Amino acid sequence: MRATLFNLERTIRQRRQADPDQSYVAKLTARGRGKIAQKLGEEAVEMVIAAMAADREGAIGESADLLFHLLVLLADLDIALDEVLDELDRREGVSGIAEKASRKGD
Ligand SMILES: N=c1c2ncn([C@@H]3O[C@H](COP(=O)(O)OP(=O)(O)OP(=O)(O)O)[C@@H](O)[C@H]3O)c2ncn1[C@@H]1O[C@H](COP(=O)(O)O)[C@@H](O)[C@H]1O
Repeated sequence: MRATLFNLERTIRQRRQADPDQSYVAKLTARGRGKIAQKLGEEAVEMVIAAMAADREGAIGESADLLFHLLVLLADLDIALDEVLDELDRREGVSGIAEKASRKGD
């Protein structure tokens, strides 16, 4: 999972300056952060619709679109995927500590 997303992150960063006629990433990037954010929002709504319809295949495809557009927006913000994954790891650590504490009855 990490390798796939890291490879895609690298490709997206390389494609940002490509010819917009040849590259979807370059075309979307050239349209500005607002447009990238809008696309991410649209993909999120499409994911919600697929989930509520219990459309398993659709949800897989929409999840891929969602992750892809999230990476495009993160690249535009110059936020590395690593920073997001580190935040998730930090939260896992925090909830792990809370879980252990509750098991001990603290
Ligand atoms: N993973 C993806 C990926 N997922 C979705 N998409 C594109 O995202 C778009 C979303 O579809 P929509 O119909 O919602 O949008 P649209 O009609 O094309 O655009 P709008 O006019 O609505 O803005 C489609 O054009 C898809 O092709 C992707 N485009 C590229 N990638 C990856 O990004 C890499 C770089 O791509 P290029 O920048 O095209 O070289 C590729 O190697 C792929 O691995």
